[in-house]
Amino acid sequence: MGTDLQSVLITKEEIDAKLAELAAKIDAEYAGKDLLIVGVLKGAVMVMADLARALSTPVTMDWMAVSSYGAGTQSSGVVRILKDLDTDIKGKHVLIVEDIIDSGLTLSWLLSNLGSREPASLEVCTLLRKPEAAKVAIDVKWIGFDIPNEFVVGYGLDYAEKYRNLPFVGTLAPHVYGG
Ligand SMILES: O=P(O)(O)OC[C@H]1O[C@H](OP(=O)(O)OP(=O)(O)O)[C@H](O)[C@@H]1O
Ligand code: HPA
Ligand SMILES: [Mg+2]
Repeated sequence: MGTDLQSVLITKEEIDAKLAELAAKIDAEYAGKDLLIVGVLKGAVMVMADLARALSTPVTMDWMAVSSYGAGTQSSGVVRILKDLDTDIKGKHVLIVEDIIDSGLTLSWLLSNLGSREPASLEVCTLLRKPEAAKVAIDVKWIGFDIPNEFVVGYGLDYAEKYRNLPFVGTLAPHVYGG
């Protein structure tokens, strides 16, 4: 595992099983509707790719890039749009796909930003959530795993842009980020 990782928190098999479970619920919810899934770059790339393939419902996909973490392990609270959606979401059923809800600041900002564009519906699916880290309350319809308040990497999640390609979610050894 190398010395930078402390432990494996969620295995690839656990992620696959959870995404299959979530996909079945999402299929049921959007049966007969046109669904646009919006991935939040870059962290949500893996979840989007695997969740989309687990869905039976035909979807269209779009991406938004926002960043609030920079190279650190704490949210700056300032959300910047690095890339906006390519499509107009007015009247569409939109599902935001996230890798993690930590402080909730990114998603809270995204929900009000996308909500103001008058979608037919707007929901959220996240692989991970840290309940103890929440700074704002957010209504999230689909959650994969609630995890402890520790900095995690892998499966899309980075520390200073590294570790995104790990197939599992792990915790980072404190010495890596000076903790
Ligand atoms: O709930 P919050 O405290 O706001 O944290 C969650 C957000 O932080 C991460 O993105 P980041 O800004 O690191 O960009 P990245 O996806 O490109 O890594 C993650 O992918 C979420 O979008
Ligand atoms: O725990 C985390 N790890 C990586 N990126 C993150 N962005 C918010 N929380 C995290
Ligand atoms: Mg990040």
